[in-house]
This record gives sequence, structure tokens and C-alpha cells, in this order.
Amino acid sequence: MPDRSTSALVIDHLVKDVGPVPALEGRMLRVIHDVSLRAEFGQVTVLLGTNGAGKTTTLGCAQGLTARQGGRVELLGTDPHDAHPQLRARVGVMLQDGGLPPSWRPIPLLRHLARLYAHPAPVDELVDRLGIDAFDRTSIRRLSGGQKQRVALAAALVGRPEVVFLDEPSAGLDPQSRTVVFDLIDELRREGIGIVLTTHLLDDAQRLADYVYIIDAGRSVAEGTVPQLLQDHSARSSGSGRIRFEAPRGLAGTFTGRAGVTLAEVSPGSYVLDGPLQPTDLAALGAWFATRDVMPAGLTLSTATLEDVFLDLASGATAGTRR
Ligand SMILES: Nc1ncnc2c1ncn2[C@@H]1O[C@H](COP(=O)(O)OP(=O)(O)OP(=O)(O)O)[C@@H](O)[C@H]1O
Repeated sequence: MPDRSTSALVIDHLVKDVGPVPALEGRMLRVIHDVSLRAEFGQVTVLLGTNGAGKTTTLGCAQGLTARQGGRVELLGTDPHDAHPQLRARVGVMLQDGGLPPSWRPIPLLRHLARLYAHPAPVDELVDRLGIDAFDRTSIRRLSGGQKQRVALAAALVGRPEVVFLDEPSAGLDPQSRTVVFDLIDELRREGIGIVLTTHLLDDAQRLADYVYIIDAGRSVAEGTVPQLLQDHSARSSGSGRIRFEAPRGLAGTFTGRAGVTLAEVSPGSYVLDGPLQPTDLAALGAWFATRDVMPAGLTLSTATLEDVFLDLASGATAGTRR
């Protein structure tokens, strides 16, 4: 069982340069300017960011794979950069490109990895759970992207890690495998493992995240639970909620909403109530229907999604600045 007196991972004002970069005449490029985050045990912490935002680089520093130029990193209570190799046995890593030896077959590879740990997870159970036996006669190099992903996840979990890093875990998975992987992640969370997951798939983040950090151009720009991020977004933006319905024509001018909440007839007989909607706006709309004796058709309510939050916050810029 993990020691819960510390966080699984703490990153404080991380700074990271890469290079020297030939295209910059050998200068270094600052790709992480200021990233802070905290991942707790028994939670899925999601790093969200556009391509090149700095997620993989941040994870590399978190795992101690690469030196940093500034900031503090504590993985399982220790600075991973100068930690004892034993720290590695307590950490599971699923890399974006798999990082698996291409000539091995999946099950012998997993059995080999299991022998490196004092208390490995039962390989047969992982194989069964992730449907790996269906393609065990194939070497890693010939596996499909989704099959490789499943082997990479099994490899990350075989040592019974206390914290696990999953870089784009659902990339390339068909819907069925995606469900299997998500169920497994839910189970790891219930077992108290700290899960740090990077993705740019907003559905994945919305489905899995206990806490989200949004990284943009090498900086942390927002954090919170999904409901908190949605709430902050709706406070920042008008038009974050929308109710659509069909009703007789020409009624829009008879509705008076709160400040910022407007009813428009967007095409004959099709209405949209738009604005920073609150429950009182639904009540006002219901009362308006009653006084007009209108029974609306096709009434739908849509609110902001994590995608709206992400598009609002992420500039799409990449992370580099010459040093
Ligand atoms: N060795 C390097 N030399 C030059 N640029 C680098 C190097 N390593 C990383 N970068 C740059 O740093 C930025 C951050 O890269 P990183 O891989 O961390 O992004 P990411 O958020 O994981 O992106 P993705 O979602 O596409 O995987 C990118 O602009 C990348 O091109």
C-alpha cells in the first residue's frame, strides 16, 4: 500500500530547456517555463494540452529521465533525478511510443518483466484482462498500434506500481479496448494508485479525471476538477449554456430574461435561449411557456464541455523560447 502521507507527485515551478538545437545555432530552447502540479494517490490526474504544449517533457522530468533547469519535483516523496534506483520499481511508465523491445512476443516479455520485481502482478490476469493472448503469437514489431498500447499498459502495471504514468493511454484503441483500459484505470484508482495521465482527447479527460491541469506553451494555465473548470468557464464567458426548442413563430420579443440571457428565433419557429444559464432561467422559460400556452417541441439543453474550456484557454502556441 502506498505511503499516503505524501502526494504521489509534486511539481513546483518546473523549468526545462532542451538542446542544443542546431536550427538555433546550437542554442538551448526553453520548452517548459513554469509548470506546477500535484497528483494524489487514488486519483487520476490529467495533464491536458495541445500538441507540443510540454506534457511529455513534463512527465520526463517527473520520472527523473531528464534533468531540469529549475523548480522542484518530488515523486513518491523523493527527487527522482538523484533518487535511488529502487524508486523506479515503485513507478510504472507507459510511454507514447511503447518503448517495448520489437523482437519479443508479448507474454514472454511480460513474464520476463515480472521476474524483475519482488511482488509482481499476476501476468495471466493482466493478459486476460487486456485480451493480450489473442495476439501473443505475434512479435511486438508486428502488432497494431492498439495492441502495442495494451502490451505497454500491461508492462507499466506488472510491477504493481504505486504511481503510474500513462502517456495517451487510449491512442489507437478501438471502442471496446478503450472501455477495457478505462475500467482498468478505474480499478487502479480504487486500489489507491496515483495515476498521472496525459492526453489531448477531451472525452478521455472528462470521463477519467479527478483533477485536470491544462498546460499551454510550457506553462500551467488552469487547474481544477472538471466541474470546477466548467463552472469557471461559464463565469468567464457568456453564452456558455444553450436551450433550443421549436414553438410557434414570432414569440422571441415577448420573453424577458436576466441580464445576458437572450431568446432569439434563429429560423422560423426555432428558438435559442443563450447566456450564462442558471436554474432560475429554466424556471423563467417554463413560466413563459405557461403564460403563452406554448408546448415546446424538441427542447434540448446544452452546456459547456471540457472542449470549450480547453479551446478558451489553450492558445495552440508551442512551448519554445530561445535561450
Ligand atoms: N530535444 C528537443 N529539441 C527541440 N525541441 C524539443 C525537444 N524536445 C522537445 N521539444 C519541443 O518541446 C515542446 C514540447 O514537447 P512535448 O513532447 O513535451 O509536447 P507534448 O505536449 O507532449 O506534445 P504531444 O501532445 O504532441 O505529444 C515541443 O514544441 C517540442 O517540439
